[in-house]
Amino acid sequence: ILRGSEARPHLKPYMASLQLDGQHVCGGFLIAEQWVLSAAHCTEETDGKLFQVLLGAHSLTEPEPHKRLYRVRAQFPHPGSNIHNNKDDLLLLQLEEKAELNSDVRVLPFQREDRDVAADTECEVAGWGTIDHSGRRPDKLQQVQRPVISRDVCNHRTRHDGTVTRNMMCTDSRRKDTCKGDSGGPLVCDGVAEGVVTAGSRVCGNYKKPAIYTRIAPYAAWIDSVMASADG
Ligand SMILES: NCc1cccc(Nc2n[nH]c3ncnc(Nc4cccc(O)c4)c23)c1
Repeated sequence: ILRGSEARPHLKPYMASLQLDGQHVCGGFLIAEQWVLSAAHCTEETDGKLFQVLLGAHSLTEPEPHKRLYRVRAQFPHPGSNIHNNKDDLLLLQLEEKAELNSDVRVLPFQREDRDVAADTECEVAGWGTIDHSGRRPDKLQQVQRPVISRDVCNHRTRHDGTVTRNMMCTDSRRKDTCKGDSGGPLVCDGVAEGVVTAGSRVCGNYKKPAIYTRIAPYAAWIDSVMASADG
């Protein structure tokens, strides 16, 4: 998160850090006791290794009362996701066991009604992604509030030039923005997860490249079917 601020500790108890060998790779969030939603692109440089999921954390390194690392039983990238574009950029992770819910570990409801969030709506995004252009990484969860911008503005020739589909949404990226390592985290508007951070053009903090999110509502049926079909 560029030019955000440290989140109030454990006030986003749904936040997950997807890790490989103890290193934060991507964000994610708890959508059910045994399920985390993130972005399919996060599996690009993992050469088949499964993530571990850190829940209940504010600091990535300090001991905290309800911080716990969960193993992943299975990962389900959306079948339409691919490395060439941002389409269907969703990843479902089934934890080895149900997460122990408490004050620091909580499920976040996601939007099921397929209707655009109005432009200018202020939404919040959080993550342990890079906090400056030199790629410095924070130890503590960062957050930033961003206004939604209309798909028409986001698709303007000088912005994302028609690549933003109805299954995506955008927020203004002037100065304050998402960046490397924030992918997979939730865009939360009025307490409901409306989108999942996708890297898009990978540019951070440039108003000409608004932040892009995969809208969740269009994928509610896919999410429900994967959760229902997987064992356990
Ligand atoms: N703002 C959109 C957004 C959301 C999520 C991730 C991203 N960026 C990135 N996702 N993956 C990446 N791998 C390498 N570099 C990256 N961006 C980068 C890094 C240093 C300086 C800078 O200006 C931009 C990204 C960008």
